[in-house]
Amino acid sequence: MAGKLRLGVNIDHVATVRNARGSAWPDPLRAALLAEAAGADGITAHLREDRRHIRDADMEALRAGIEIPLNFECAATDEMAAIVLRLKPHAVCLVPERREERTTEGGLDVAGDENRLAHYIAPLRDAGCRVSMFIGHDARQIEASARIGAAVVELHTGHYSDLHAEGRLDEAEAELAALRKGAALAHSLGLEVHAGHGLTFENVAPVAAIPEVMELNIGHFLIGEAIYLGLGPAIEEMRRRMDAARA
Ligand SMILES: CC(=O)[C@@H](O)[C@H](O)COP(=O)(O)O
Ligand SMILES: NCC(=O)COP(=O)(O)O
Repeated sequence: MAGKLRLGVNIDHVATVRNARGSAWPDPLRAALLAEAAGADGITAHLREDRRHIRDADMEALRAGIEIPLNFECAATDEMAAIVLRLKPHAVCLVPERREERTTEGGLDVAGDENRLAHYIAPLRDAGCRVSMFIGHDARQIEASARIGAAVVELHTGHYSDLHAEGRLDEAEAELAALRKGAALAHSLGLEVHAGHGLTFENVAPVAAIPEVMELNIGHFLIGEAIYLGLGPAIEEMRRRMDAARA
């Protein structure tokens, strides 16, 4: 079960820096190619409805320009489904979105929106995309994701990451225990288990050590570290910490 742990590098915030000035640089595709060269197993990018960072042209350039899998994150809407069906990325991860949010604040309420979400999964899966649901570790959400035919669940590690950053380590440990339980349940239901949001050098090891987790998607922290270390070395250090946790 505890096979090779893949690292998906999320490059959203390369586009955040670019859009701050409306320039053509830094280029998300160039960052993705650097990540690929540094050993990333995949590239994740989130085409938000408000296009605050990654834009449609970025997704098209990534789809055409990288060799490793592209994990296309988006809300479950007709607009996004049409774009995904046109580009046919390796994977699509359905995430909740609220315009006023600064970042993804929670997981999808799959249990409360099953029929609507199931409507999106079938055509994406039939187009050859691996469909993932970005959810919390709640058993209801995991069971509903399996019921509607998702291949993957990505467990939201944002609350764990926030607790860890605030030094609330007992609470972070309790959240970690819930993530472990959720990963085991998801695996028992035949779902591939991923995790992501807010992961850093300091907090990644316990999540990487969860044996059912096959992929971590990490972005904001790595793009920040790239300012000091360079993107390649930042990715290599994250990979080292992930592998050490898995050893
Ligand atoms: C779903 C998730 O946690 C991230 O992949 C997402 O992209 C976060 O949104 P921002 O990148 O806009 O912060
Ligand atoms: N799905 C999580 C992701 O892609 C990256 O999240 P973050 O590391 O930017 O918080």
